[in-house]
Amino acid sequence: MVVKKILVVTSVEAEKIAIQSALKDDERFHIETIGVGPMSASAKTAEILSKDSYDVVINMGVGGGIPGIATVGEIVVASEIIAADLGAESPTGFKPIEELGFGQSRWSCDTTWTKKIVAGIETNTNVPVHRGPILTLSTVTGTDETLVRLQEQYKGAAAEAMEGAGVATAASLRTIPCLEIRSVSNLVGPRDRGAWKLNEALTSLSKVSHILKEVF
Ligand SMILES: O=C(O)c1cccc(C(=O)CC[C@H]2O[C@@H](n3cnc4c(=O)[nH]cnc43)[C@H](O)[C@@H]2O)c1
Repeated sequence: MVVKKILVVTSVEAEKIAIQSALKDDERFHIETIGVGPMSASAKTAEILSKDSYDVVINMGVGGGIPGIATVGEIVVASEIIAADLGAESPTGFKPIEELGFGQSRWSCDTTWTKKIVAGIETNTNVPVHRGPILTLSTVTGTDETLVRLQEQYKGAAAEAMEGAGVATAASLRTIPCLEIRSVSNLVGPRDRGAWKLNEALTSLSKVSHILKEVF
C-alpha cells in the first residue's frame, strides 16, 4: 500500500511539538491535537477525517506502563487497542461490550506496520520498545486494586492511556487503519503524579517519531 497522507493525533501541544520536531521535513505527516480522553479524541478525530482523506491514523503520546512489561522512557507500539472500561460490571466480573451485544471494544493494529515500527526503533535508536495491547480508560488508574484487575482482565496489556479507542472508533467508521504509539511517562498503579517523567517520555517520543518516515 502506498501511504501518501498520515494523520498523527496527540492529546496535548507538548506531545505535538515533540513529534513535529522529528517529522517537520516530511509533508505526508499532518499532526493535530485532539484533547484528553476518549470522547474528545473521537469527536475531534472524526472532525479532522471529515475534512481531508488520510491513509492511516496514528495516536501518539505519553502513557502509563504496565509494571513488569514497560517502564518510564520506553515505547509501546499497540498490537491492539482496547476500550478497557467499555462494558458492564457484574457479580461474576466485567463483561465487555461485545458480550452485551452493543458494539466494539477492540481494534487490531496492522501487524506488518507495527512490527516494522518496532524493528525500526530497535535498529535505529537506544529506546527500548514493546509491542502489545494498549488499554484506553476514561479514568487514569490510581490504585493497585484497579491495576491487578486490569492485568487479570487483559493479560499481556503493556500500557494504558486515555485516547486510543476514541481515535480507533473515528478511524474505523471511515475504514482507515489506526495505530497507537505511547511513550511511558509513569507506571500504572497507585497515583503519584509527582513521579511522572514527562520530559523523559517526550524525548523518547521525539526519537522514535523519526522512524515513521522510514516505515511509511
Ligand atoms: O493528575 C492526574 O491524576 C491526572 C488525571 C487525569 C489526566 C491526567 C493527565 O495528565 C492527562 C493524561 C494524559 O496522558 C496520558 N497518560 C499518561 N499516563 C497515563 C496513565 O497512567 N493512564 C492513563 N493515561 C495516561 C493520557 O493518554 C492523557 O492524554 C492527570
